[in-house]
Amino acid sequence: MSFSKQLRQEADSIFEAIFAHPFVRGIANGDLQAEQLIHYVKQDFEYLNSFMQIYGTAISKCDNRKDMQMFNEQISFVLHSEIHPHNNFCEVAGVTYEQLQGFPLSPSAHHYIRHMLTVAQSGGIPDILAVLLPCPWTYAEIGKRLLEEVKPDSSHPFHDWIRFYGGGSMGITDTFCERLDELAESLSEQQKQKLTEYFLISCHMEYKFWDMAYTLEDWPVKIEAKA
Ligand SMILES: Cc1ncc(C[n+]2csc(CCO)c2C)c(N)n1
Repeated sequence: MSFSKQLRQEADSIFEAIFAHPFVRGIANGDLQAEQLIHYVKQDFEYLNSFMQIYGTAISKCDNRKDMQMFNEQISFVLHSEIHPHNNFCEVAGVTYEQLQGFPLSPSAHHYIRHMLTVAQSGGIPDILAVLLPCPWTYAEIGKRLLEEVKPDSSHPFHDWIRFYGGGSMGITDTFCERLDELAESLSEQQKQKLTEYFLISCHMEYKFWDMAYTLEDWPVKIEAKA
């Protein structure tokens, strides 16, 4: 079995928990509160900024043009395309996208971003692929499942979101898996164990990100801004 298939198998219970999460079920049923959508977009806007910066760190560690191009294309994708699902949530919540930008991170978004940053700064390309993979992989599978289950028409509030993630093929997930599998051939069992740990923590953090948005997670004590 390929290394990426092993990763998917080890994470299966986390993937199932994500599919069953009330926020994901809320996308399927068109049933989420405006505050939950707003909290998600505020946090995800910041998450995507960090994600692009991590791609930049990845590029600084590449030893060939093909890998540089792969990461560079993803920066463009996040900049220009990932705004569509965010706009869908903003329209349903009745707010503009610009109103939701520049907010501080909540605990789970903070934890997830710091996990990716630490691995990206200390590791090499295999480490970075392993820590980033759950992001495209869980969304591609959520999208595919919701598209098959809901078959949303244009009257469904989250029609655009479901089509965006479910409509494409596995795209970047397959590309990352193929590259990781190639690189994993020359890694020791101990190194692969470390990559597995990075991957599983990111899968857990994908779950926590949905949960953060659903429960409007915030820091336990509010610090008022000084006048
Ligand atoms: C918490 C969180 N996880 C995954 C995505 C989805 N996503 C973000 S960037 C990207 C493309 C990777 O190159 C994909 C699929 C998200 N928006 N927020």
